[in-house]
Amino acid sequence: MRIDVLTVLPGLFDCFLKEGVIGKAISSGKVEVKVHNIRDFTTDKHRVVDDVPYGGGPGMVLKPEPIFRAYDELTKEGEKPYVLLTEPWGEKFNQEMAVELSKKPRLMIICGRYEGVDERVKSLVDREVSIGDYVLTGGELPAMVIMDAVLRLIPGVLGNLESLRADSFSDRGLLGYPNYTRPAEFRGMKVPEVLLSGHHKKIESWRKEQSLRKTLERRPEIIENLKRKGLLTKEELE
Ligand SMILES: N#Cc1ccccc1Cn1ccc2ccc(-c3cc(N)[nH]n3)cc21
Repeated sequence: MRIDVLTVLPGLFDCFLKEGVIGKAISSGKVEVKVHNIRDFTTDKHRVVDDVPYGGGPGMVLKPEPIFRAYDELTKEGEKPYVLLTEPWGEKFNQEMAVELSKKPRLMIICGRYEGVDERVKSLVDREVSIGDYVLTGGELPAMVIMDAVLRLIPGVLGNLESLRADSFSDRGLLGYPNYTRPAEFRGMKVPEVLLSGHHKKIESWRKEQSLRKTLERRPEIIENLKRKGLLTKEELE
């Protein structure tokens, strides 16, 4: 997968693209992520990317020209990207969308700043995406959240963990099961016996039950959604 990111603050992505699972996936060539400074697509000597809003009002708006120039330049060759625009009021990002986006060969993520992008930029956009009902200062953090959730799903990125997650609950949006590690007792709190039993079938069924129970308690709408889509097995429904 290739991802092109358009931003006026490219430096925000430096650590994200160097560290951890994402950094390894990029350095090993499993995925390609290119961050482009929208300012590099301006043509004036002051490299202006924003302007005051027509009709008045606070703040500035990202101009359309530099973004369109970047899009035209970056789409001259190769497959056309599926274009995302991060927005406070876009479609809510979730695991289902992450799975869908992970199957695209190429993404482009446009990161707004100030009061947002000129409305005409949305003629380039396939999906306006929000990571939550709160307003951040710009679209870069949402872009990193989306990339993190999507890239970890690319085959080979999670390495040997991947096979263990073949039937991963998280891919269906279910909440995770409790995790424990040594010691077996800590300040009077014991690890559940089943996890010490070495009985893999019992452990798997305990984890499945914990995940379903936690999801039903905290996010019942996820269970309803999976039921409606027929994505829960008979025993999971019991
Ligand atoms: N738009 C806007 C806006 C409007 C008013 C005040 C401040 C902003 C900041 N902003 C500019 C670009 C931009 C992109 C994405 C988010 C964003 C996403 C989620 N889920 N929360 N916030 C915010 C963004």
